[in-house]
Amino acid sequence: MSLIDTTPSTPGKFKSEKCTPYSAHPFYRNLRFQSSLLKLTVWSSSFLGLILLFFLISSPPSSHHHGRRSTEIDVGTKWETKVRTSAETRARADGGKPLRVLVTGAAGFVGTHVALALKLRGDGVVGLDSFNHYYDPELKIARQKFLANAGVCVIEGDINDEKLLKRLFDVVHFTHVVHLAAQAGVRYAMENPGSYVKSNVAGFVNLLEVCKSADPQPAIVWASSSSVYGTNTKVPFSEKDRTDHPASLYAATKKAGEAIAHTYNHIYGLSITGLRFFTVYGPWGRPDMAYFFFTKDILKGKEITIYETSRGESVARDFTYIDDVVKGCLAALDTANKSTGSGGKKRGPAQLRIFNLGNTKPVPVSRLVSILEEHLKVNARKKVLPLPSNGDVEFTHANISLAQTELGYRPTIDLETGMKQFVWWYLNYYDRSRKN
Ligand SMILES: O=C(O)[C@H]1O[C@H](OP(=O)(O)OP(=O)(O)OC[C@H]2O[C@@H](n3ccc(=O)[nH]c3=O)[C@H](O)[C@@H]2O)[C@H](O)[C@@H](O)[C@H]1O
Repeated sequence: MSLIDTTPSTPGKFKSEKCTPYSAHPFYRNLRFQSSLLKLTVWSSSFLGLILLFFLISSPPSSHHHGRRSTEIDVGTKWETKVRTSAETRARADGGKPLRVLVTGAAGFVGTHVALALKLRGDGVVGLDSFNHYYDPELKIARQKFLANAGVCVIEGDINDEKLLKRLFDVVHFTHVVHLAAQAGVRYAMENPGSYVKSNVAGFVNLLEVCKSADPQPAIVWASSSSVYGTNTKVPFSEKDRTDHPASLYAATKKAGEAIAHTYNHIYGLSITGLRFFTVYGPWGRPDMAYFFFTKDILKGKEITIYETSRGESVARDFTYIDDVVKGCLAALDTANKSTGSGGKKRGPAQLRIFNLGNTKPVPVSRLVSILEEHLKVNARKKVLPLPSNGDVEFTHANISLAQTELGYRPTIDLETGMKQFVWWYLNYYDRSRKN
């Protein structure tokens, strides 16, 4: 069912054999027909008998559960073995109790880093990713291979696929879910609004439905976004601020996700932590993000566009390095309380949290470009344009005091250092891809 599975899903084409001339004669045709009929009767009776015998032997009476195959019959299948092996835990060096985590969006940028960090410290990790074509799927496949080398299996599948999710929960009793699968990107929402509703709203609800019925219910940590602050002008953005005026459909679907999380926490006792990421960047990053395609275009000598505000200033972002965000994600997992429900019913109040994961040092996009020029040793061809009405906001700036207190979150990487790491990775990755 996945990239891992190499069996073709469509049958091959067969050439039909040509008839010999004598067999076309009516006499021979009649003779052949009678003897074929006899053979057919004998063969079909034996065949039916065999099928009946096979069913009698292979179907134990209680092997079906809610229309799904139970785990007993699936044990030993190649797929299940892969999932189970990936979910195996080791003693953690930090002495913590190893978790069994389902990471959705595991072949994505943040997902890859989080899955790897969990696996390296001893947690059991299973990845899930749809490998969609929003950006170069080759990069996602490369991340999948990278994770496979570390012992993390990334299953290809959609978060909207309820049957698949249930099967995963049947095979592994996940203690936690890190939900990072999403339709990302602010500007693309104007091109393909439906994909945001499908992934960020319908997909999230589907995942929560499965989590709510799982036994035990997992604790959930998921990716919200700095974009929920929308057109806020009060800085830095605090979790206490209003988030009811999103500037893009992307932001609106992330805000909807926060409301949906509240509902599932309230009704079903799911422990849910939302993390508002602030423009996360770094090695293995997303090609649709400005720092990534600026790098590509600068190297090609192609002109890049820098947006400026109505006051003539460059737009600014609280760029946050991936390693800092990963630490925040792991801390959110480690401090998450257990969900309180079981059998789809709430048994008591459960934890519901939301944290900003930013860097608290906004940098103008014009400065980002200068940093890239320094690291790439190439001058960019720049054009400055007023910020179009495309869902982008003028600036972001995180107040991280809540994450500092509750999660011990302390970002340490500035944009110069982080971009150096990114450029190093970018040059190596694309140089190697070219050679291959
Ligand atoms: O924090 C988030 O929650 C989001 O972060 C990211 O969104 P953004 O902060 O908008 O990042 P990104 O597109 O890299 O644009 C960066 C800056 O470059 C400016 N920008 C962009 C394009 C361009 O041609 N010129 C330009 O100046 C642009 O105006 C902006 O000021 C994620 O993509 C998103 O999925 C979500 O996670």
